[in-house]
Amino acid sequence: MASGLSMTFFRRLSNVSLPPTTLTRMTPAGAKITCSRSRGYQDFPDAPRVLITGSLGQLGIGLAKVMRERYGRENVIMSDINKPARHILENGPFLFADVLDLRGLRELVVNYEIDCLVHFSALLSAIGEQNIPLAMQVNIEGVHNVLEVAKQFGLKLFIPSTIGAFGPDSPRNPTPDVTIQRPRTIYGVSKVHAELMGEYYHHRFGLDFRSLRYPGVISADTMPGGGTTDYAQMIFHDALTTKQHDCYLRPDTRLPMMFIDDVLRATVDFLETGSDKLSMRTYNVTAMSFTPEEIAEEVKKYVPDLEVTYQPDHRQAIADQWPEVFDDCNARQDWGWKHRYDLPTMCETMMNALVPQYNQSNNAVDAIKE
Ligand SMILES: NC(=O)c1ccc[n+]([C@@H]2O[C@H](COP(=O)([O-])OP(=O)(O)OC[C@H]3O[C@@H](n4cnc5c(N)ncnc54)[C@H](O)[C@@H]3O)[C@@H](O)[C@H]2O)c1
Ligand SMILES: C[C@@H](O)[C@H](N)C(=O)O
Repeated sequence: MASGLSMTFFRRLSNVSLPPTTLTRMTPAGAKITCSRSRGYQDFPDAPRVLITGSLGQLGIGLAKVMRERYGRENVIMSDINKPARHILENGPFLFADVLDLRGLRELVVNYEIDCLVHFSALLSAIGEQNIPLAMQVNIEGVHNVLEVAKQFGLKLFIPSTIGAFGPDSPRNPTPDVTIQRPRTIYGVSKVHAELMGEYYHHRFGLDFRSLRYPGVISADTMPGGGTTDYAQMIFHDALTTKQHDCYLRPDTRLPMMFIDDVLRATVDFLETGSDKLSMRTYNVTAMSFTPEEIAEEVKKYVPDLEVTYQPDHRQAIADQWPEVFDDCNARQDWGWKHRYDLPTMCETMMNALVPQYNQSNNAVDAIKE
């Protein structure tokens, strides 16, 4: 499997070792960012400087943490259009960056000597349907901008895709990497667009574009941003506060899911894999598939008197078009993808993380089963 600090993040062209260099920049807010990088590689440093767009969402904060542990705190720059919490500012560099501002992105990439762009900015499936023009701007124009910047400055570019990139005409159990993709949400359409544009730039211009189709992501430290799979995280919070979860999907709605630690590890491992190992540029990845009924049963092992009611809303129609089970055999074969969390271990980890948080705020249910 492609992982570990010693992995070659970028293609090694020569063994010429140059002295480390230090770069100091002032952020617009006046904070000083000092980055040092080893010059062991001719084309790229072995500690790449990474810019994450949309990094204040469910995935970006965790990815910045994982990447900073591997590449150095100052080499991973978080960015977003939102104001970060104080602890984010204390943990490493953060900059304002609107992905709709092409010139601003160019400036950032040049001024901070960025090598790799992780493009997380997006409007998710449910929220995208509520503001289609904005979703088109962020999810399509934003992608055009990062593609142009990555091409112009020779960056490695990662844009995640999703199970939502498939639609009612796709095989749903299992859903392979290459099959019919006719999604019917603006989110899905924009993600197919990103996959195809990224692959086009790869074939046409040699851009090192990579994409993983993530399933629904479940995390303990961050909240989901308005997707169709959010219920699978909210059920834990409801169980530990009101013991009552009102699910907006039918009890038998099966969807692919992944715990955030697996998502982040998959992302970094994939980015570190040598191009020679990749038979494609966009891969399905998954860990588990479950229904609301099945996760409720698992959560009840910790909160036995949890009550779950079902009131399907507009998100049911979206979920009904998505894969039930993802086939990620190519990721497993090409670059050694292997999940660590299944439904029981994910639930146990969520409970272990959330119970102390709610206990601190005196909000946990009183009877959590040992
Ligand atoms: N979370 C999931 O379950 C999931 C699953 C599949 C794929 N993905 C993909 O992973 C990526 C990250 O997802 P997430 O869950 O962290 O999303 P999120 O909704 O939690 O966060 C998205 C971030 O993008 C930012 N943003 C919006 N407009 C912007 C703009 N104009 N410029 C810069 N930033 C802007 C928002 O402020 C927000 O912080 C997305 O591309 C998403 O499609 C997520
Ligand atoms: C699946 C994923 O893309 C996101 N969680 C959504 O539901 O929109």
